[in-house]
Amino acid sequence: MTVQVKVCGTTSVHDAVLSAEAGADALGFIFAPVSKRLVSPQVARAAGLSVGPSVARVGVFLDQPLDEVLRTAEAARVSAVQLHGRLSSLYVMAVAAYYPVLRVVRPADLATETDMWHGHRGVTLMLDAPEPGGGIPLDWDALRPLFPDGAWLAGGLGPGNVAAAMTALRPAAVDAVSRLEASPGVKDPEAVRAFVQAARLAARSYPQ
Ligand SMILES: O=C(O)c1ccccc1NCC(=O)[C@H](O)[C@H](O)COP(=O)(O)O
Repeated sequence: MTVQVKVCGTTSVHDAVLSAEAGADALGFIFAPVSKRLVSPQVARAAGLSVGPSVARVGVFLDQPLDEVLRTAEAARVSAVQLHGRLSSLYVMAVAAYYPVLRVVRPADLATETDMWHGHRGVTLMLDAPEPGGGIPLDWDALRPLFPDGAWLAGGLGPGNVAAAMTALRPAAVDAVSRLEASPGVKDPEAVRAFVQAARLAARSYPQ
């Protein structure tokens, strides 16, 4: 199985190229004003253009108005949208009418959201810690019975623990930010490379 690797919190063309050269499949651009990694749609668009169409560009939002999400996503020319927060299913479906959606869920909501989105092809679940971008790992063993096929995994992942997380849950993709940074919003090149390599290696042990 091909596992996707997403490097989140990209704030510059330089870091977009760095992550793409390290082998990332997707870059995350955070448009939530509360974030330390906030990026403008213009910079995100330039960064996306700098890596070419084979790398997915994911616009990340937290509890923002629907029109703001759609306008920002269009201005940044993202290829997918990641939705954090307490959102209605109607809201999520409205975004999914325009973009593939990564719907972010916390462990406490995993069972309900799995039932809700089962069979909706445009909506993929991403399990993340309650504080997005907080660098806190989840209890992977406790989540094993609930983790749905095809879901993505985030939450405190980095070069040193991504293999253990993948062995426990076999996610379809992994995503990280805090442990890949030299400072908030600035990538640590070695950590990004090591993260992508560790995820690729761990994916080889997935059952064929
Ligand atoms: O990272 C942020 O600052 C952020 C703020 C608001 C909404 C989402 C945010 N990040 C989204 C991500 O996709 C992170 O990669 C994910 O939460 C994992 O973060 P970390 O635990 O730091 O690896």
